[in-house]
Amino acid sequence: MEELFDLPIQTKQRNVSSKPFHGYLNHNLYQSFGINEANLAEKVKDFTQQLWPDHGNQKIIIHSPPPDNDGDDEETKLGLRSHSDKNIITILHQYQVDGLEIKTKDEKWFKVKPSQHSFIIMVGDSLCAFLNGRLSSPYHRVRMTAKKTRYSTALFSVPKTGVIIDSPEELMDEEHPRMFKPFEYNNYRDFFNTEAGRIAQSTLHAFCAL
Ligand SMILES: O=C(O)CCC(=O)C(=O)O
Ligand SMILES: [Fe+2]
Repeated sequence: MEELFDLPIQTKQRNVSSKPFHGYLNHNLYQSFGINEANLAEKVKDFTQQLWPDHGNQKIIIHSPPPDNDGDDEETKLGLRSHSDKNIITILHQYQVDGLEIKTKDEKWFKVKPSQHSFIIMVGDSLCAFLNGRLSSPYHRVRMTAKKTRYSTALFSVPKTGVIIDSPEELMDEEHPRMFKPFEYNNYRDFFNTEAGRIAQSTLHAFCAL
């Protein structure tokens, strides 16, 4: 992991994608790489070949450098701003350094302290919409409190292009009326990439709530 993030910036920038948020990203407090269709060994190999043309198998993803001061300024501690994931399901692993926080329905943040041998499975907005809101997609953020570099790896499952996310009738009744208009994932992701999508309190509700 360290070897990956220590590569020269020009090498890291070889990880490009035509899709938003899918290539190498470098923000103040974090850097990330993306592998599209990471379930396919071939795609992972392409990624490693881009970065290390002469040898194989290393994997990714998110890296937050330590906060650069000891102050209590919340902004400087935020490695990743509060958001819900837009995809179906996220499988997340954080290494030695904690930082992930999840917001409860009553708006309280709690620190996730997974063992190094476990994964966090998180519901994304697309699954929330498909399930007519029966499971919600939690807001989460990364807050850096230790003076250590933090690494995490995430696998985001994403609907295939053209698939319409449409909640089945079985999940609707008088107590649970239809909550969301059917939508195609790429249109939702593109909406999130607009000003209106980014500033919305809930991107999902702004995009397709009924
Ligand atoms: O680094 C983490 O633990 C969280 C990453 C995350 O929430 C994301 O990339 O959507
Ligand atoms: Fe996330």
